[in-house]
Amino acid sequence: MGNVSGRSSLSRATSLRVRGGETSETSTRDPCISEGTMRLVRYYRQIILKLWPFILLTVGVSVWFLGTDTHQRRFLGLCAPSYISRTCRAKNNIMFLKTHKTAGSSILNILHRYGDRNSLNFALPYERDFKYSHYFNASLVKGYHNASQPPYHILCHHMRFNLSEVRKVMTSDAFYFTILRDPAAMAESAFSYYRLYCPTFKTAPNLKAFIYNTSLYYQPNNESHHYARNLLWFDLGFDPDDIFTEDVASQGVRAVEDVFNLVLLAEYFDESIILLKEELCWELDDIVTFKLNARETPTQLEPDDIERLRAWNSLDWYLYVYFNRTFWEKVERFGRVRMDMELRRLRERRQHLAEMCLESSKPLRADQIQDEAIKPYQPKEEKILGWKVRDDLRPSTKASCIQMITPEVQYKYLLDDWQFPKDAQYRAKMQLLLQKKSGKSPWKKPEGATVNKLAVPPGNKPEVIAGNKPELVAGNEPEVPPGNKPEVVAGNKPELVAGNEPKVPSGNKTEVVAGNKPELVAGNEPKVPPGNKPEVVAGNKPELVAGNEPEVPPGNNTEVVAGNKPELVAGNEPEVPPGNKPEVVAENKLNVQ
Ligand SMILES: Nc1ncnc2c1ncn2[C@@H]1O[C@H](COP(=O)(O)OS(=O)(=O)O)[C@@H](OP(=O)(O)O)[C@H]1O
Repeated sequence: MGNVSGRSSLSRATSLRVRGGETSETSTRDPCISEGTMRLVRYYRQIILKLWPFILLTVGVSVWFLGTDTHQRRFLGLCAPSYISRTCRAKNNIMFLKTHKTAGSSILNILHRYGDRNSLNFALPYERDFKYSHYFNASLVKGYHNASQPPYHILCHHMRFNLSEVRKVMTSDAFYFTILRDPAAMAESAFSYYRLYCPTFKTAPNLKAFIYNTSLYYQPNNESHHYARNLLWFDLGFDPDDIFTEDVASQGVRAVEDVFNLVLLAEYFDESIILLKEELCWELDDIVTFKLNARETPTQLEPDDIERLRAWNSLDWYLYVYFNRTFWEKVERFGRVRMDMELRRLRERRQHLAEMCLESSKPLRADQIQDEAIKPYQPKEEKILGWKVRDDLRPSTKASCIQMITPEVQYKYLLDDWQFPKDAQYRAKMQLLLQKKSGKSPWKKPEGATVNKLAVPPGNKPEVIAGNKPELVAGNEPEVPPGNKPEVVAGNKPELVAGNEPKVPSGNKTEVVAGNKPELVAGNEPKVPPGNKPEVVAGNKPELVAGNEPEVPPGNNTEVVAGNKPELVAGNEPEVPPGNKPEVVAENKLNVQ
């Protein structure tokens, strides 16, 4: 019989097998196939028929297994995490809002190193920050001309957040994250760090006096006032003097949640960076870091101080409580067991790197660090600790170790030199001039410290050779090269997070005093999960450190007038710590309403 349907004899036979049994198949057997072959086919068919439930099961389990992501597989403990090849792709487009006094310098070191190693293009400020405390503006990014140029990979230096402008320099799929800290601990840190730069803090005789009489010392119209109240809220682009209402606070929370993919917590730094690693699909070594920018002598707070500071910073406290909850929800989703395992790996790795890289297991005071390239910036009264690497390391190991301890300011200039080699030459010349004038020793790039130059960042042709020294004294860097001045238009009023500004009736700015606080405080503290969480706040002992003695008689807070600000003079140290420049021009004052 001819092949009426036009299909091949094999497919026809198959279709018959499906429909019927042995007989029909035999009757349609192709005469060209030998009896021996047919016996073999029958034999294997019988095996397949007997084994098919097992085969189906195996295929099903494999499909399910491959469909699960690495989280689940690790959580299920089917294999050790280090041996699992990751199915995700590393994210390279990153916006980090570096809030103040929240361990942001340690995060920045992670980002600097990652971007450096992968030759990513940073959206850098002309100087140390994006003219903080002004709102961020795209024109403040070095090399930015217009929105049609290729976006940057990483934007991470201090700024006051302004979403619409940030979007101009980042890709639409960029990963946004930020970090929060308990406002009580933050306030203690800010008080000592900004003591001499923030009039509110300066007029208070000491921290205790400030805590117990915040409204007496607080000067809402004075620049730098934001350091003294709701600093997180301010950095996120909101008005720190908003009156606390549930409505205002929850609108702020929603705005943050809409924009930021991840909100970290300084108190749970390790858990935070593990979540970050997961979200970014990075490796362990990308996120392992030493603690940077820590003070030598933090003041311990009493429980009552903590309560009062949280109440005073009620909007920040609301934010913190909310994102503390969502943080632990994320950890739960990540898996507690898995988190514990990752924490162990991270800490072991950090320990290993510390032993390999560091001269001492404890951070060092600045006077023990001679090399300006790795000495952390020292604000006037505060002592900031740093690290030194061992001398006996091979050059390549040493370079990696130095990257891990290079403070934010110096690393930023290394990156700048790489992205803008012409400016590096200019800066080097200026530096020589300044050095002659001031007699100061120049900042030398440490031996082995180098920016990795694996590829040319988009739009830049770096010619920086390893060992090429950008001789900058930290804190003494020259102004922006001529012709590169960013334009900040007078009266420029960027929005808060687009479309989500907390609404506060204008002129209705009353104070939230101790006792008048959001219902979050008593009995509603942020959740601390079971296990090994270092509790930040409770149980701290009272004590004010030496150095907090009154400088100004209590109540004498009239001598600090608006516009009375420290000046940056070439050749002198800046009066304001990194990321916090006092030179806010009168016409560019914040338009906070
Ligand atoms: N890894 C890690 N874990 C926990 N805490 C850490 C970490 N790294 C830095 N810190 C603490 O963060 C404070 C400094 O914050 P920043 O670096 O954001 O400060 S700055 O705004 O850039 O000046 C500073 O807090 P204080 O010492 O209380 O001032 C640091 O000790």
